[in-house]
Amino acid sequence: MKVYEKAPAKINLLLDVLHKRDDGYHEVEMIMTMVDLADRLEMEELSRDTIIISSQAGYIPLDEKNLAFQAAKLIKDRYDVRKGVYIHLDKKIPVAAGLAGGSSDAAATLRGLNRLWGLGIPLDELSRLGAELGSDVPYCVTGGTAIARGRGELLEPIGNPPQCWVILAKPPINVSTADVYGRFRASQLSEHPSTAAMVSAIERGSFTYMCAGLGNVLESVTMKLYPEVEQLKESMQKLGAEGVLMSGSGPTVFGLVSKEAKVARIYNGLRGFCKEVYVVRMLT
Ligand SMILES: C[C@](O)(CO)[C@H](O)COP(=O)(O)OP(=O)(O)OC[C@H]1O[C@@H](n2ccc(N)nc2=O)[C@H](O)[C@@H]1O
Ligand SMILES: Nc1ncnc2c1ncn2[C@@H]1O[C@H](COP(=O)(O)OP(=O)(O)OP(=O)(O)O)[C@@H](O)[C@H]1O
Repeated sequence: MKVYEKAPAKINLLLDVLHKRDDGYHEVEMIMTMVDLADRLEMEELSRDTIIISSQAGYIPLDEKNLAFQAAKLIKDRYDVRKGVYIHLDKKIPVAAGLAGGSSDAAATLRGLNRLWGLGIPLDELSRLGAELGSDVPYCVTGGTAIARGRGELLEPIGNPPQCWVILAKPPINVSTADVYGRFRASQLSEHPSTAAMVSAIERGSFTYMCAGLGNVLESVTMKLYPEVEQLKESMQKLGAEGVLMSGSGPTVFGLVSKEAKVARIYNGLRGFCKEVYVVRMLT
């Protein structure tokens, strides 16, 4: 038997860091939503008790370092499943981009194996299980648009943002999330983005206020390390994107655009100096 799952990319419309915790993680307040750029997972039951991962992408680990492998192992161990699984990852989301590609694969694996093995685990329990794999995994299990607190695992669903075009541009650099959080100093922040203002913009369906409310306190840390991320943001603004922000710890920058007529100009302008540019929609 086979099951298929989509693993969409996430963007952070807002990312605030409140303080560093005693366990080394940072207490965050984020607003996350998903876009229709997705990896596709195929999962096939094996009678032999083993986990095999394959992918057409040559640049991700296929062993126990792969988050889909870790998700399969976790669910097998926790629910005492003595069967194996072959998982094929058709990667579309750029890796180490700030788009939670690996986390979304892990979440899709949890959802898919729950179905494949008829385990009947409720979604909120799967989401809790996901927290053992990474801070973005609980959100990726449930998806939608949500406020994420704690280290990212405490989720409060909210309504969908007003529909628009999302242009994603990933510069050719690898950013370490741990390094960016490690360099973040809350004391150096002059202001925090307002979660309440962003929630209100989304509830009112206001594209203009949503663009005005975008904010990510990790931006300045990543931009100091990689000035090309700031240049990319400025280019996207100059080309006419109405709201522009770095996603997660970067380096992907996304631009929100309300009118289709503007999209081609921005895409073509960015493609002049950035190879990885995607035009997507928010998932509603
Ligand atoms: C930047 C974001 O992607 C925004 O959605 C997330 O906050 C990070 O999520 P993630 O990649 O799933 O993060 P994890 O794999 O759990 O953690 C990677 C590293 O980032 C740091 N980390 C992560 C989340 C958090 N709330 N505080 C942290 O300080 C820790 O050093 C951790 O060792
Ligand atoms: N299934 C997977 N897909 C992509 N990367 C994976 C996967 N499993 C493990 N990795 C490893 O995880 C690291 C981070 O990749 P990922 O694409 O998840 O980063 P990200 O988009 O920055 O995630 P986040 O936004 O959650 O921080 C890479 O070094 C990659 O080798």
